[in-house]
Amino acid sequence: MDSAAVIEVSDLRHSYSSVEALRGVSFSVPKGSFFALLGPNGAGKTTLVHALCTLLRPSGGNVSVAGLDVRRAPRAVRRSLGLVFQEASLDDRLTVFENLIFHARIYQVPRQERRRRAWKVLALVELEQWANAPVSDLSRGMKRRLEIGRAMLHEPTLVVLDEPTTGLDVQSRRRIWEYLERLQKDHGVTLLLTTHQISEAEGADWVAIIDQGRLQALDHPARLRQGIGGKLINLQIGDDAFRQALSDRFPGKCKQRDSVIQIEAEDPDSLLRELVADEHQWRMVDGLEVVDPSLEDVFINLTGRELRDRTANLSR
Ligand SMILES: Nc1ncnc2c1ncn2[C@@H]1O[C@H](COP(=O)(O)OP(=O)(O)OP(=O)(O)O)[C@@H](O)[C@H]1O
Repeated sequence: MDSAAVIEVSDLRHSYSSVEALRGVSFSVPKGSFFALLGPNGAGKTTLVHALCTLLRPSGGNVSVAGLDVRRAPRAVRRSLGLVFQEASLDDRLTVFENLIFHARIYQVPRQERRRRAWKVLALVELEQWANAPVSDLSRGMKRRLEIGRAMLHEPTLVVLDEPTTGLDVQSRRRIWEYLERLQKDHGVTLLLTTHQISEAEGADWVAIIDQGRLQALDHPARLRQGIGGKLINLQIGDDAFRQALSDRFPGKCKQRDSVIQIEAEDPDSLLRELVADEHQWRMVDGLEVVDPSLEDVFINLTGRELRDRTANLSR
């Protein structure tokens, strides 16, 4: 095993009867990094995370966490992990503080340490004033913060978050991101996050793109974007023949959706100058934008499909 890796996944496979959810996935997560697993619904992210967390016994392949094999040492693996899942998992009848103490007991945090650690994580996620409130009084975003704090109680080296911001408003999401950033930068915690939201993966150190149970790419987000090369020019053109002519002119560099054609251009300026110079062609262009490739574009490039629905909103 790579000694600097916290997670090693090798040829991981899993089937649910006839559904092949993971078809041989391999990667490693460097210690202290923020690693995002990006993929659409049904890509296999939750299955992978469950295998990592020992909640599921994979059909094949190997997974180790902090040097421990998940099959041979499941208890030790669980102790080295902090988990935050999509579904809320707090006890609504207990207070915020009681929830933390309960978790600390389950994770065998020494009795004399429990209260100190509970206050420490409450400070981390800025919920000290809520310590004695029943969890049912908290907003959704506050509950999620509490779950993140709770995941840190037993001082894990790795925190795994499965779509942690699902269902939260923009402001709550932003705060969650601040805390996660703090965990990584100030506490040296390795973060493994699954998401189908491009914006959440853009800030990661490493992005693994997963689709249909296979790893499609793994790199730094900037390098994934650079792989597309240059800029993307989106042209809204109602005339089918003109769109087709452009598509024929740039084979392998164009994608079409409805009346929008997207061209990958190493040198966008010269193409635009040429378009503007030809008055007849220019009149047929109803909208234009030049954008940097995003991880969404990387995903489309790799899979031929969109990660989420997009509506073209171009202006000329
Ligand atoms: N318990 C199950 N029984 C049968 N099929 C399952 C089960 N759990 C997941 N699947 C299937 O396995 C595939 C991968 O699902 P998984 O939940 O791992 O994907 P995901 O990327 O986490 O998606 P989501 O974001 O929707 O949770 C999908 O085709 C899904 O329908």
